[in-house]
Amino acid sequence: MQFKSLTGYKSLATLGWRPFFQQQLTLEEYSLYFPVRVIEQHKSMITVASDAFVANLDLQHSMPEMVVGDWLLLDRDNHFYRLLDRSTCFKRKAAGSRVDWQLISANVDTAFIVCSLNANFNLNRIERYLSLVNEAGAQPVVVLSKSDLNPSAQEFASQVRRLDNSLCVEAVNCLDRDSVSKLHHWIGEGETIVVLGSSGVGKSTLINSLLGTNQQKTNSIRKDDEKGRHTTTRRSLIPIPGGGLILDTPGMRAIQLADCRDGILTTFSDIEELAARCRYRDCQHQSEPGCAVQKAVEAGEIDRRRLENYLKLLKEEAFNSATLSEKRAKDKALGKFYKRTLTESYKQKGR
Ligand SMILES: Nc1nc2c(ncn2[C@@H]2O[C@H](COP(=O)(O)OP(=O)(O)OP(=O)(O)O)[C@@H](O)[C@H]2O)c(=O)[nH]1
Ligand SMILES: [Zn+2]
Repeated sequence: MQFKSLTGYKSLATLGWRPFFQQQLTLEEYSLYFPVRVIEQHKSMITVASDAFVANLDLQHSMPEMVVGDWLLLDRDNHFYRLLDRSTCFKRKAAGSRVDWQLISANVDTAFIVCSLNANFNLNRIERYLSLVNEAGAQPVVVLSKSDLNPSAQEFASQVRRLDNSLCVEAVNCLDRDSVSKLHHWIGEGETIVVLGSSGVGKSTLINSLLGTNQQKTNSIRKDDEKGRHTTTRRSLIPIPGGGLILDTPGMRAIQLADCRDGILTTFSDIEELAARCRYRDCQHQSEPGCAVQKAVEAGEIDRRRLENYLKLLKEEAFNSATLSEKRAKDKALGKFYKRTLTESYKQKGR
């Protein structure tokens, strides 16, 4: 382990430590080990922070998979002891890899779903992001950006609120720090937030406004101790002045829908409740007799657009997940094949 510097975190609480994690420690662990949080991730090491130091920890095969945002325990010699359970977890389908799932981040409290108030405003896309955030278990807040460019910003905000009465929605001008300050309501001390949304909606601009003048840039420049050269990697867990932390990794920006069924069902709980009243248990809510969902659409209680998006997201999710299970089955079969070939070749060699 290499120590890098003292941290700017005043206490573990400012780094996101809370009862959920504390409760996982036995009395013995409490006295013998101390918690650190993963703030950066590299190929063969992670950077961890406590209230007293920031350090690099080399990854070993014996360690579980860890990701930015994770909490783990170290012993007095700064050796890895164990990973703590996650309160929330974002993951994605790994492209072209043997491993199906890639963890993207852990222990995120709130996700700002950014959608711009221009021609790109799209309720379907908001529902898609809501499904991802609900699946991860984080609290969603819809941030409608570029409010300065749209005189009907509040009207659009109302449209989003109609998706779900309990949804938090704010219209902001990401370029204006005063406007962005209304989001501080969701960024209390130690709260970990992520910023999601399509390209160009204003995520970087929003992050910079939350952090103050180009703080992100300043933070990103650090010395690579190991190789003795300077690199400019973006820090993944960045403290926000006034409290809270932004978790920003490239992976968060390319997140897609797979194995997300529960998240979709939570996002569309209104449709789910109605579906329980359909005549047929396997009702597809198309043109079946006695469909309570179609009835609600005809009565104007549910938007047809919303129903169609719900069905589309479920279909897409089922397709992605099926591909995953097929891949898993194939991997298993391939493993068996290798084993059999190996056994046969041993036999032939007379071993
Ligand atoms: N007028 C106005 N312009 C904005 C606002 N937010 C972002 N912009 C502008 O929109 C453009 C894109 O903003 P970015 O912050 O780079 O968008 P992004 O979501 O980070 O984009 P990617 O990095 O591609 O994912 C920039 O030119 C910003 O200055 C806003 O609230 N109002
Ligand atoms: Zn139905």
